[in-house]
Amino acid sequence: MTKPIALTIAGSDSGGGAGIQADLKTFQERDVFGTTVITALTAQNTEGVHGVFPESLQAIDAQLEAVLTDLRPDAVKTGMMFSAEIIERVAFYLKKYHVERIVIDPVMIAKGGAPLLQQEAADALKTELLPLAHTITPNLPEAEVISGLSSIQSEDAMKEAASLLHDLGAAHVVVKGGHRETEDARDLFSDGREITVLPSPRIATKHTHGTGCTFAACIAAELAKGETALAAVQTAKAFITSAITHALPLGGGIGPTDHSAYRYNS
Ligand SMILES: Nc1ncnc2c1ncn2[C@@H]1O[C@H](COP(=O)(O)OP(=O)(O)OP(=O)(O)O)[C@@H](O)[C@H]1O
Ligand SMILES: Cc1ncc(COP(=O)(O)O)c(N)n1
Repeated sequence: MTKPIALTIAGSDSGGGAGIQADLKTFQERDVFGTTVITALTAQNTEGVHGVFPESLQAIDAQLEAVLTDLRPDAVKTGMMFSAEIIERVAFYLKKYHVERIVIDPVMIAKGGAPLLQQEAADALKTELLPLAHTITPNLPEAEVISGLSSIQSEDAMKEAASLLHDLGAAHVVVKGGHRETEDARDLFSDGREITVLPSPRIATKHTHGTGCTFAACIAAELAKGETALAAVQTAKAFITSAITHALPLGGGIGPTDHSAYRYNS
């Protein structure tokens, strides 16, 4: 017996709901073998980010070299990158080892408002990482920063953002609608030719810590198994909707979602 391998390159969330921890839980649930490259440690809980401690470039290089030369990933997910230097190292190794099926969650700001990407690193994300993307999964504020559109509120603006991100080099784009104030929580998927709506009801909960990480990790897991882009994002949408429906009111702030809910409820 063997298993597909999915690699996450992201920050560690000591609170367990987002980052590396959310990604590994999702990989396990989706039956792929998870490996990790940690870009930064965060001291974090449901109430907020208490500290951010980026890894040295030496530690990041060593982790990338170790996993990419032995446990070749069938798909990769990137999350919190923190700095332009880290983005450059990650892009260098992904190209050096001709890694395919890269899902980029362009994490910028945590739900509580703490910056997880230095402001000056947004350009590096756009020029170095985005062109490597099999799929990029921005939320609305991230889509605004990357596309340069000043305010993405309507579905038409989401479509325009998807098209701009595709032109910048991402093969597939999911513009996530989680941050809208609409009745449903639909996302838009674009392969550069067609737009597909990923529908879901908007669940009335504040416990959405790590939703973006979990969604992108699930896409990577499905791609690692050989699914098409559309099938991967549709499974990820069902997975995250179930995880949010059964979100866990743990801690005193924004609680995590339940990564095992999809298994128990589908
Ligand atoms: N209240 C909700 N009900 C249903 N789906 C939601 C809700 N909030 C977010 N989602 C869905 O969760 C997924 C992640 O979207 P979201 O906009 O929360 O990402 P994000 O802001 O990048 O998350 P994170 O801040 O964890 O990185 C999307 O599919 C989005 O539509
Ligand atoms: C290490 C890490 N990566 C990503 C997020 C984004 O998740 P959220 O926006 O739900 O706080 C986070 N909080 N921490």
